Amino acid sequence: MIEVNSATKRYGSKTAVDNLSFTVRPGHVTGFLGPNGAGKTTTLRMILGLDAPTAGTVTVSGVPFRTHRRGLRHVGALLDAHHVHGGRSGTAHLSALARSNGIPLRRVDEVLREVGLTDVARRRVGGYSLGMKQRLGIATALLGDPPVLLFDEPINGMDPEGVLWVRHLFRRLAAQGRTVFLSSHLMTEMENTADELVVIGQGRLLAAEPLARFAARSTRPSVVLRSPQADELAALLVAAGARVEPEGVGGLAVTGLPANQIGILAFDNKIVLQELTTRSASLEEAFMKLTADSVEYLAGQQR
Ligand SMILES: Nc1ncnc2c1ncn2[C@@H]1O[C@H](COP(=O)(O)OP(=O)(O)OP(=O)(O)O)[C@@H](O)[C@H]1O
Repeated sequence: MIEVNSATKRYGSKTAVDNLSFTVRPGHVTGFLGPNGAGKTTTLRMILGLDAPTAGTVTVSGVPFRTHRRGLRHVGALLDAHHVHGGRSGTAHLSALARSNGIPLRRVDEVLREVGLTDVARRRVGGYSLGMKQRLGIATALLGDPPVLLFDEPINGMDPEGVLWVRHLFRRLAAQGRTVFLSSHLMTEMENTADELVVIGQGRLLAAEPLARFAARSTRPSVVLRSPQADELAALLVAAGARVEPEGVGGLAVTGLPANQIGILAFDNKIVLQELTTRSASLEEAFMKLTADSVEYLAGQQR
């Protein structure tokens, strides 16, 4: 479990993280979202003990990360995929880390197989593509078989096959009971990966809740229907208290009345329905709405 308690981080006059509190629980993939410059990397660095909070506390499994001996066995992290010596092979890089963290060397081959790099393991990392470097970074995070995993923009530079692979991997790691925390500035990356969300803007908490609740609270779900008697049905829907807008030929977008009640209303009035679809709120839309103020503010500051 990761616990951020009223954490603040200032760099001179710049407040990168501002009185931030949230908890990341095991058994879930939690997405950490915010526009560029929101403070995500700073928060991850505080979780890893690379930066000390100016105020507040950040703990992993109840204690500051630095307190853990042999860190890789407690927390695995991918912060910057380029942060590997290019002259070394993948195997040499992982073997050195295994030795310094007291991890059995057989784990090196295991994690290379897990991330699909076995065939290139003896080649210099300098020749790896960004996607391959990301895979090596994920292998590094997995090396110590840790209960807590952090990934900063892990999908960056991956091809569609890689993205699918990584999504399955994250879900599998969470299903094993681990704490999986992923940062991104793109909501679309989280839509099919995370089940919990922590959203920040300007270093402050904007939301911390399940993905489904996040989607539902920011935009009201609407129903789209199609009928040859659309005008007649529109009048009945308005009378029943719904808001109705035309949508294409013979189509209506309805807010304020669920699909089952619309179906009953149509049936009772002998109105033919050709389509009746609940349109779930777009996550992207909810995210943009929630973070709009912080983005505008930052743009106004001409960062
Ligand atoms: N070492 C530092 N010195 C001064 N300012 C910093 C430092 N590190 C980060 N900042 C500032 O703190 C703010 C938060 O940065 P951070 O990198 O944590 O954001 P982020 O959410 O990870 O952004 P991105 O999505 O662009 O990576 C930014 O305004 C950044 O310029």
